[in-house]
Order: sequence, then C-alpha cells, then structure tokens
Amino acid sequence: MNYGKEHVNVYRTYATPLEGVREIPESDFSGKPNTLFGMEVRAQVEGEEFLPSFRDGDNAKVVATDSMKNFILHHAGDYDGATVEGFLHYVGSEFLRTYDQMESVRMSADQLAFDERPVPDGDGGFEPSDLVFRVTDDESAFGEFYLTREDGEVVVEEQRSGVTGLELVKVKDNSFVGYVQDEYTTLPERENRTLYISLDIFWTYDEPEAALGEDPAAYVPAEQVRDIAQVVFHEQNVNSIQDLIYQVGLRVLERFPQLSRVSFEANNRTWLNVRDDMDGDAKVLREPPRPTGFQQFSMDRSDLEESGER
Ligand SMILES: O=c1[nH]c(=O)c2[nH]c(=O)[nH]c2[nH]1
Repeated sequence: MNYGKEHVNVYRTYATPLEGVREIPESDFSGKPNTLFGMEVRAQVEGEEFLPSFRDGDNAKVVATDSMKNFILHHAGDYDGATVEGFLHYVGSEFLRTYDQMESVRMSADQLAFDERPVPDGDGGFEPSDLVFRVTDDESAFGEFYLTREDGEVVVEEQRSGVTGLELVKVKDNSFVGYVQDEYTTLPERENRTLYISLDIFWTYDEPEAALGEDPAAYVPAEQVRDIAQVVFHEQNVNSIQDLIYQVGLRVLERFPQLSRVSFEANNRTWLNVRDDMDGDAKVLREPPRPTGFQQFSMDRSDLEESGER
C-alpha cells in the first residue's frame, strides 16, 4: 500500500556548487557550479494509517499528493547541499518528521541537465556563460532513497544512485562471434560491427550517507561514471555488450572503493549494414527493426577481487 506524486519538476537557481570531488583518470569532471539545478522528483509514501483511505474512503490521514508536490517545491529552496541524492534525503526526512502517519518514503529523481554555453571571454578565447544554459535531453544523474523511522529517527533502508539514458556508438573494433549456431540462427557472426548501445548504470555505497555528497571526496559523480563507460568502450575491443558492461563495472569498482555494488541495464540498438561493397571500414547503416535485445548485470566487489586473481 502506497501512494505519492511523480513528475514533480523543480528548478533551483544558485544552489550550492559541487566542489572538492576526487578526480579520476577517465574524466575531466571536477565539480559543477549548480547555477541551474533541475530535477524530476517522485515521492512514494507508506503507512498503516493510510489503510482507511483505501478501505473506508476516510481521508483523515491523507496528505494530498498536491500538497506533497508543494512540500517538495518549497524544500528545494531550503536545501543547502549540492547533489540530487542529498536533496532526496533531505526532503524525504522532512516528510517523515512532519507527518507521523508516514512510516516510510521512497524518494527518487532524475536530474534535468543543462549545458554551459561558451561565450567570448573578451581575450580572443571562450569561457562558459554563467547566465545562459542549453536545455538538453542528455543522460542524467539518478538518485533514490528509501527512508524509514526507527525509534523516532530517520534511517536509510535503501540507497541507489545512477546515470541513465547514456547512448553510445562505437564505429568499429567491436565483435560478436562464437554464439550458439543452430537451426534458429540467422544472425551472421561479425568481427567488426558498429555497436550502438543505450545504457543505465546504478550504484550503491557501502555507507549510504556517502551518497549525500557532504564529503565531496567520498561522493561518486554521475558525470565520472558516464566518462568511465565512454573510456572503457573506447579502449576495449569487446565481443558483446555483456563483455562491455562487465569491463565498465570492474573499472567503476576499481576507481570507487566506497561503492559496494554496480549494476547495468543495457539495450542493443546496433544499426544494420546495408552495403557490403564499401572500401575499408566505411559502411552505410540503417536503424534496426524491433524487437530489441537487452542485458542486465549486477556486480559487487567480489567480482573485482576475482578478476584480479585471473
Ligand atoms: O552484444 C550482443 N549480445 C548479445 O547477446 C546479442 N544477441 C544478438 O543477436 N546480438 C547481440 N549482441
């Protein structure tokens, strides 16, 4: 039994900048000004006291989902941190502190991305505008907290962070060979395909509080995980999407010892070759027809230890 509000879009200007994150070799991301901090938030609440609203039509304990929306919007103005996860933990905790009938809340959000735009710096070069941003539908940071109350205190039951909606194409140096060949097989083996994937990556911390970003050196920015995926894709000649996401997972666990788990949802969107008379690596490609393949994989630190032993 639960109810809540979703698609609560909130935009906060001049939020706290994210500074002091640890840098990694795969990424030039070292923080962001958060001049424009947007999120699409979802709030889901649970509690035995909501049963009469379902069973008897008695709304005495119901906080209207419209009020939940107002609560989220209002608290975006009071949040003094720099991360999606931090905001979700803050506003989720405030729900539990404000409304006794809420026993637990599941707060999640996708960050709405805005790109800095280059403008002349007056010295012959360019610098990012601090005023004008491009609205994008690029990949976005994701956060989720499931919070409950224990002895009157808010505790974290579950935490998940992520980056979703990555779309990457690698034009060559990907194969897909060696799979089962039987009477149902029509797909030709390919030593050098153009591989197009869409990818969501999720991670959980050993200590869920590290996801808040209050200690930036222990925080894992979605931008850095995105960059790891791109770099591993660039570097490795993989034999499948399965192979690729495993290699990305190892690198993420290696770079961020504060994470206990990383998981993937991949979709194969590889274009189809329409000509076999082109020179060299050149191809002409078209969209693939439905249906589409997917891969899901979850790994923890034991996978990293085993890979070191191989
Ligand atoms: O990377 C891939 N993994 C598969 O399992 C698969 N199956 C398929 O038809 N194409 C692909 N590509």
